[in-house]
Amino acid sequence: MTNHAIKYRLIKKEKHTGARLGEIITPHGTFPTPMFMPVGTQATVKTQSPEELKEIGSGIILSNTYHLWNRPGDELIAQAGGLHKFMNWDQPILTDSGGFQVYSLVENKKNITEEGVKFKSHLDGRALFMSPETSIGIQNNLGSDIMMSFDECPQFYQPYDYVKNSIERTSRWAERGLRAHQRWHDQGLFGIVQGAGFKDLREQSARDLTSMDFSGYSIGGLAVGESHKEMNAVLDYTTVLLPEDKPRYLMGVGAPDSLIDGVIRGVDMFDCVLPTRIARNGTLMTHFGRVNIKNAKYEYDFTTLDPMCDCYTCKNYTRAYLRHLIKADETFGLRLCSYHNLYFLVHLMMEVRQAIINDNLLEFREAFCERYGYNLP
Ligand SMILES: CNc1nc2cc3nc[nH]c(=O)c3cc2[nH]1
Ligand SMILES: [Zn+2]
Repeated sequence: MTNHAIKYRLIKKEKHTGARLGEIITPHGTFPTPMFMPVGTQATVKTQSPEELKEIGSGIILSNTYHLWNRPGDELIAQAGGLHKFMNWDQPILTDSGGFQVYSLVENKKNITEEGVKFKSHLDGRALFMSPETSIGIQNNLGSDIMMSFDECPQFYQPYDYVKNSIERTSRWAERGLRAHQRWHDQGLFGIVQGAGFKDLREQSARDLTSMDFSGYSIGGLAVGESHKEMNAVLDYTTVLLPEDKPRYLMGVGAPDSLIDGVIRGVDMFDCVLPTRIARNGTLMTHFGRVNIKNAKYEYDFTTLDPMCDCYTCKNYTRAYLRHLIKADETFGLRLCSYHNLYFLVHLMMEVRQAIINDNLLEFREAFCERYGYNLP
């Protein structure tokens, strides 16, 4: 049995759902779960400083192995003392394995072999190769607290036979990565469950991966274009297959309703570029639904963006000012809008954790979704 660098502590189960309150202990600190992780693809959460991220309450951030390997290079970051030092972030960091990124860069399927994946850099077209071993080595160089296994994320509607072959190779790749990992004493490693929307393949993938002693388990292959209903259906039968004493991480999920529905089905960790990506376009999440701040109706609106939000943006600026900045393509507007959207999701998870303590998560979901404007099934 490995003495894992990261540990999950289950604090309380919510009485009426599969939701759970916990905490994850890492070498760079402990964070409560359920937790939303801001995405810092290229060693920065776009427009936000580490101090602002801490003010927001971000307990952990995500960075991308593929991007940092490509530029500035994992060796450079290792020489800088690792990713924490390089980006001046002294709290937990999770890195994705690169699997998800490289698949969008592969020119044709024959470049995906048992050994690994051949593809061309999105920056300069040079030939690259990634395998379970190279992905682990890069993440060891980055020094992230939580690493991901190298996997294939099949499209949700791929044929059964393709997905079956893919998950079996992903399990073999996971084992190779587990063997190649050199730093169990200070870096955790998650296995990623695949299987698209096929229950038996999700069960097979979960059986394979939970037979290996990973530090935690990700649910991959979702948030790739399937419906909210289909995602929930997969979660209904997948999270229950994962060990209760280890973290469960749903990759790529960040819409408010999906976060709440994932928590209800036993998920502890989430990440998504959504909040910062849509913020840069002036699309803001508020307790009363989305606000597209560029809309003319906000031109003379001197009220706060979200009266139920106590973030820096909502306490100090008006909708008219935010609209002006975004229309004028002012960087400060990108910062204020990104700050609010991140604050909104991180604080949504704080409210969800409180609802787990109060055993009223379903009532919270109903009230939140009603006010936000979601049509609940
Ligand atoms: C934005 N949606 C999304 N981001 C993802 C990242 C992933 N990484 C590794 N493996 C995955 O299956 C995977 C799925 C994902 N879906
Ligand atoms: Zn706000």
